[in-house]
Amino acid sequence: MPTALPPPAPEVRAEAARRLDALAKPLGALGRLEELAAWWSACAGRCPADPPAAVRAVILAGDHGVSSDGVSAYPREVTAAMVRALVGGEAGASVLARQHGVALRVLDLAVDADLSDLPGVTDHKVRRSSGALDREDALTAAETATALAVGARVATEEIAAGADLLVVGDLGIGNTTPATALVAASLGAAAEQVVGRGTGIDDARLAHKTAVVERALERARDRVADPVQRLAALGSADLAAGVGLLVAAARARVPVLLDGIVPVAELLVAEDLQPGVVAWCAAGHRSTEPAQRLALEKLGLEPVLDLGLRLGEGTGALTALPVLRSAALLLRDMALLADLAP
Ligand SMILES: Cc1cc2ncn([C@H]3O[C@H](COP(=O)(O)O)[C@@H](O)[C@H]3O)c2cc1C
Ligand SMILES: O=C(O)c1cccnc1
Repeated sequence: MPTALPPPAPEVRAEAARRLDALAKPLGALGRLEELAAWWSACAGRCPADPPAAVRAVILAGDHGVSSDGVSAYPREVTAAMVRALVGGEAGASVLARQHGVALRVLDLAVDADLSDLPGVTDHKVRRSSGALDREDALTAAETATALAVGARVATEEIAAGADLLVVGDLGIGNTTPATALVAASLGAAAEQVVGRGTGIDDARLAHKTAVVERALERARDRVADPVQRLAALGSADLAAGVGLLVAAARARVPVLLDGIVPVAELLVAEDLQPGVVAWCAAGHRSTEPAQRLALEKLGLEPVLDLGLRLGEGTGALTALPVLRSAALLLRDMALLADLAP
């Protein structure tokens, strides 16, 4: 087990807590904004810190073998169509990224279509569609290593481009199945405790999806203790890239605002691979997926928003971004109570 990463500057966090107590307001009156402001300040290493300005979102796209098997309410072809919508500025995440001045980058890790000519998509295809995890491993060991390395490289590139905060989002029909399997394997939970309705499946599909996750967990049972083998058996190229991205961001001391079930599943694996990553992450929102709720609880993360979102693409994180910016601004710009004119 590698040694844990250093957390965001504890002395800055303590200074932020003291400043928050001294602001022109009753003690604790900014509620959760106070914790967020202190976290952001500690990550930035300064108190007070400027709010996140150079925010960059990376959407990891891929198809999944399980999507031909009735685990989603939508067909596999939607993935490629949504990649086009994302880079065309018309997807949910594109609208929010534009609203909040966030640079959006779409990466093709395993989409089952040729997108190499599509402007705005970075082609890092590891394979066309990851394996159907109830019958076969999602990835070979070599593919897992490649996807992890792609994620790490992309984090490094985004940080070199000036990112002071990263958002990681997901796109790929069927991706809540591997994400849920990873959460179950990481937490030792049963499939029926964690499987959710994803894009909105009915009861019959929910029972089928639960059976798929059960079979996958059974098939991989002897290998899931190791986080890399867990990813190979139960994950996907896009999920493995997300894990690599989260570890690299935390190692570079750049914080990440998390989204729904997919990035939170990635964080569970990332934390097993490199303890201490979680301290560099904030949870943007609580999704309706039971696996995401359970994972956030286990990770000790309290989400900023709880709006019943279940879209992915980074939309929950992007919706939470203005709240984080407000928290940082309040810490920086409010008067101190002691300085007010009597
Ligand atoms: C039009 C559309 C846009 C989306 N954007 C994100 N997702 C999200 O839903 C899918 C995962 O849910 P499941 O596992 O149930 O398939 C992924 O594509 C995810 O990114 C979308 C899904 C659809 C249909
Ligand atoms: O909760 C999520 O993050 C989610 C739910 C459905 C589809 N995609 C993502």
